Amino acid sequence: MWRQHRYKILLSLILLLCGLLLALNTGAAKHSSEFDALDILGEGTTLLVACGWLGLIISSRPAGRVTEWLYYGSLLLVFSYFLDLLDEFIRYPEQFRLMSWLESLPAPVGMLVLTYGLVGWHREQRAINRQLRGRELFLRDHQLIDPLTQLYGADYLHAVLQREIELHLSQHRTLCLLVLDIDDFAGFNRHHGIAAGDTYLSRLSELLSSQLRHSDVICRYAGDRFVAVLPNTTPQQAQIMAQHLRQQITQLVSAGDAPQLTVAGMTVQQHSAQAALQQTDIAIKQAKAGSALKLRPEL
Ligand SMILES: Nc1nc2c(ncn2[C@@H]2O[C@H](COP(=O)(O)OP(=O)(O)OP(=O)(O)O)[C@@H](O)[C@H]2O)c(=O)[nH]1
Repeated sequence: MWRQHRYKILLSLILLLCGLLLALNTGAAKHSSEFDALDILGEGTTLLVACGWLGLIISSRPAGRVTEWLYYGSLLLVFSYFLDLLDEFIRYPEQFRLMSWLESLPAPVGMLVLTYGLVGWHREQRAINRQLRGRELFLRDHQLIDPLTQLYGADYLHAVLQREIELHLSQHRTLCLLVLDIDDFAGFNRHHGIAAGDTYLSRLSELLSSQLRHSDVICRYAGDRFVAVLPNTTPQQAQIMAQHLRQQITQLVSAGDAPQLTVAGMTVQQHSAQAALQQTDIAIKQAKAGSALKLRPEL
């Protein structure tokens, strides 16, 4: 955070230095008997608090218009309070009014600028809250996570796929899906028991989540079927990803007496999630009719 605000920090230091040099050039040091401890304490504390505001703004805010208003408003306050404090140690000639202007004017202007920044911050926060609330409702609406595999379930897949389809259609980009279905999982359950089947499902899910990109969404579409949504992905890229998954799954399968998987890929050409998901059923059936782990050429 501090790095992106380094020019502002430099500017602040230059401004304060200019104020100090101007004060030293135009005024004369007061005798210590003229110091007013209470004034120094009050004005010093105010200056420290205003400097604290500057620090907080820099350390917590990203660069942007609202941050600029907040920062420069606070800087004007700091400048004003700084000169106010110097005033306790330096006496200026009576006829020299500039210092008293510089002491008093920046504070109200700074207050106005800071207030404008705070209004912007308030608006910004409301927009963020709206977005977060929308996302939270979205997540709550869809019984999201499957407890066994910790993957998103079918409802979420449907919702996310619909959103991606609309997005990709409007941006003329390519959206692909990978469908993975365990072969004869019923037989595996019969031979090894449901618990072994559950273990396999969760190991497979971990593998799938770890092998896909951050932008991809992998869901447990049905008991032994998974669908990966691959945004902004060309069929060629999806093909490579499918091959990669295929290798990883082969290792998992050969490590133990685990069932094979069929992988089918498809480019989404449908305008609705429902139609696209129906197509995944056809794609996986066709892939199963061929050899296991074979990708459909329609990708
Ligand atoms: N262990 C376990 N088994 C499950 C779970 N969910 C579904 N299954 C089993 O998965 C099997 C799916 O059966 P089918 O749809 O016939 O699929 P399949 O046996 O893999 O046959 P094909 O897909 O045609 O190769 C059923 O026996 C379900 O009981 C689960 O959470 N845990």
